[in-house]
Amino acid sequence: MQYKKATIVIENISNLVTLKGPNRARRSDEMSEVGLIKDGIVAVEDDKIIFVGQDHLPQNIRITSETITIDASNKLVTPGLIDSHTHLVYGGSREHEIYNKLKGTKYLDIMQAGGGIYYTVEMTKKASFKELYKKAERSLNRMMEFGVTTVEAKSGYGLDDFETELKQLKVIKELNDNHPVDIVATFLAAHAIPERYKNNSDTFVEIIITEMIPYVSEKGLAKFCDVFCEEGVFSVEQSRKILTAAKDWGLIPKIHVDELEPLGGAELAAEIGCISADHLVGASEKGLKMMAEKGVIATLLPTTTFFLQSEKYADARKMIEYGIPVALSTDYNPGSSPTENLQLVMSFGVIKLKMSPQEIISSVTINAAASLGLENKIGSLEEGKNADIVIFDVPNLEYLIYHFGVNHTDTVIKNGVVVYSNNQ
Ligand SMILES: N=CN[C@@H](CCC(=O)O)C(=O)O
Ligand SMILES: [Zn+2]
Repeated sequence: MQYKKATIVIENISNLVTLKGPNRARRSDEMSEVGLIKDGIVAVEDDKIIFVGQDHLPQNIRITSETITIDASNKLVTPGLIDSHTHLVYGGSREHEIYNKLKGTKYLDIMQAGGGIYYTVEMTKKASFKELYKKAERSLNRMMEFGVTTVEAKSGYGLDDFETELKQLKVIKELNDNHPVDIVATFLAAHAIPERYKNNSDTFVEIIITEMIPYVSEKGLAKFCDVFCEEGVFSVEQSRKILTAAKDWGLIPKIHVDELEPLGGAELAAEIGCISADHLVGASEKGLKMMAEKGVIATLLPTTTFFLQSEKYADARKMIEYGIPVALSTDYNPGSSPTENLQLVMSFGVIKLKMSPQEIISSVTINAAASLGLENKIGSLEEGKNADIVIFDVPNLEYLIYHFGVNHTDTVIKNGVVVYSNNQ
């Protein structure tokens, strides 16, 4: 018999949510099938999962004096959570915009008046590499404490100042190298039209296509390319050009679409074959049907809708009914969702998007993994997958989402190492 030595064993797990199933985004009823095991047990060897089951380990798995054994009685265990849409790296903050909000000024109006994203661009330009690194590291630590083991992070606060865009991407790279949480980079120079291209935005689009994308791709600085496609920002036509060029350069397209107004962004996401379309509050019927057909993942960001004080939330129920795989994320950023708390987003998923707890855990694990092209490695607890595991100090999945606004994390294991524990 071939023996394996367990480095970590988590035993007596009251509720073990495995997400066992195909290594791809789950849709429709699949999102409710979470592979729940009562009295579960998980064994890890080095950085990989070697067993997931019930009650006992099989005979070929050995416990040694070096094995870390964790008792998870009355606890919930899930795959490491994945925050698949964040603007992790930026300078400054925008709490002063609260007063604009109180006066009822809208997000895009604040931006058109030179605030919003433009304000953060100025702050990010001024910040040194080290300042940006330290600030992002603090947020990443918070995310990890909320149970997040993989994060997507975008540039987008340099715009035409390519040096600043690159500074953000290099911070992401260095954090990925040094921090236990894995970070996947997205290039988002097309986040706003820079001041000096206000009257000739096509020129900026051309610069992105001919100068920036080739450089980012050649240097391997990003896996994805994203565009903020919205009325008054980048048009559908401009977004199509940018993302088509990105694809040609080997960057996988993602898109911010129909966040505030329906513009035909969901249709474009389907036409281009984006891996995900994000926001989608105003997405059209036709666009959603096209996304379902093409298998584009809908990344929904309910705390953004909440923070922007919009009445209307993305129609998650319709998306699930149409067979679109749904992911949920914080959209952590200084202007429209200043929170690192993915557990809070999960609660909003129930309260505002009317998703079930089972659909929600699918959306922040396997579906989020698929939206980052990482579904073969993470997103479920199965033999051979990376040992990214969270233990929550709650008796069941429903409780995690019901008792909202607090941190329920007990222990976070990343690549087989305990990186956070609440049991000092
Ligand atoms: N909508 C565009 N981008 C971000 C907000 C960025 C900002 O306001 O700084 C978002 O996804 O919500
Ligand atoms: Zn965003």
